[in-house]
Amino acid sequence: MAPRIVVMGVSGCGKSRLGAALAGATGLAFRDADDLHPPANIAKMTRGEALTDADRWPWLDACGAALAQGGVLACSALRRAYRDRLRDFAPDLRLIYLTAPEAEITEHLHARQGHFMPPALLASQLAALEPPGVEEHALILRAFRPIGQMVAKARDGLNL
Ligand SMILES: Nc1ncnc2c1ncn2[C@@H]1O[C@H](COP(=O)(O)OP(=O)(O)OP(=O)(O)O)[C@@H](O)[C@H]1O
Ligand SMILES: O=C(O)[C@H](O)[C@@H](O)[C@H](O)[C@H](O)CO
Repeated sequence: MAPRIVVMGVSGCGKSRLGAALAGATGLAFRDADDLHPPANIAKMTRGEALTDADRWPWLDACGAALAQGGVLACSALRRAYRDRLRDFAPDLRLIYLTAPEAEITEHLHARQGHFMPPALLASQLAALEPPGVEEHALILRAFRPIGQMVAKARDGLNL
């Protein structure tokens, strides 16, 4: 079975960028959790409203089903309970957690083109965030470093 890897963190921290690059380098499949939201969730975020737990559970089930097939999933997975829901589908999942100062994430969110997520929702993402506990054995990577270096660290840290 292919490894099951979740790249997690708040909106705009570079999950999709790293996830796609890591999958490309390793030959693993890549899925973006942004593509698994029901249209109502996308509409809500586009309006500038943060999702609730109730909005997220069905989406997390879709994410878990995708992850179960193996490969790399870029998914915010902000709260411990959300990650535990993913573990119901993929008990062996491995986490990469991307971190950066808020100001730097904001800069990247403002520079990003053609994405539904308004930069103003970053505060709610940070409020919801429960960083992984030590027992989750996450590989913590500094976001927005040269992508080749980040992929190398991820491969090294996860033995890929
Ligand atoms: N390592 C990096 N070097 C340079 N730019 C980066 C890097 N990582 C991400 N970016 C840029 O920062 C922006 C946010 O990255 P990305 O869309 O991958 O974040 P995300 O966490 O997937 O966001 P969301 O959860 O909102 O989909 C993009 O414009 C992306 O190109
Ligand atoms: O849990 C959430 O609030 C959402 O999943 C968001 O994190 C978005 O999917 C994404 O990050 C937006 O770009």
